[in-house]
Amino acid sequence: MKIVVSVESAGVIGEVVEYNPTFIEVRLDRMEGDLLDQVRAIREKTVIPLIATLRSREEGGRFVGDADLWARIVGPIARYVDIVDVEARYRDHAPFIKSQGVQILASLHTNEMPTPPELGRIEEMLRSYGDIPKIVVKPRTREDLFELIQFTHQAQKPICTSIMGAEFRYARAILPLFGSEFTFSHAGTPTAEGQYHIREMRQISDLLK
Ligand SMILES: O=C1C[C@@](O)(C(=O)O)C[C@@H](O)[C@@H]1O
Repeated sequence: MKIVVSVESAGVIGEVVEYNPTFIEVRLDRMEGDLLDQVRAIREKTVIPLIATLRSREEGGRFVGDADLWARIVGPIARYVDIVDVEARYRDHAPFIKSQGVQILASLHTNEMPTPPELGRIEEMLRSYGDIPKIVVKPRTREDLFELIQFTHQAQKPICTSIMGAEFRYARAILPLFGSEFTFSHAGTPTAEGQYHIREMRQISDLLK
């Protein structure tokens, strides 16, 4: 199970690395001060692969700005990370970001539960500009969750699927068992409702092996 730990400051890296995450996600939209300096500082502190995410307010984050501003912020940071999360609304800038030598995690977050055909269309759209599609949805019922698990199992790989909210938080440990590339966790400050601490997710992962 590839465990991503989301962080919002360079100060927690020393604590985070002890849990040996597969990736560290740097949530740029939740950070203060000079973002480039902080990403450089994180890069100097660890060799663990980094994901840079500047999450829009529309998709659950705190960034408020147009796609050009998003690119001006993320562009200089890309060379210091391994993967950049690019929401569909910013996809026009994906070629420029990719030219920095990183993989694109093409993401879409919705408070809805798309039907299986809709999930397939979202996947196709995300793959049109990204290396790994990430689809985060909000199941309302166990049947919704069954459909998401089946979609994940049957989808082309790599793919990342996850859920919003606390009701079905256990799906964060189940979806990777059916092919989701990553599961996201926290190291003290959740960046989304329902996240487990990386210590917990590591324990779950070890128990489910
Ligand atoms: O897209 C995701 C998933 C996430 O929202 C979660 O639900 O754990 C956490 C975000 O930091 C990350 O960019």
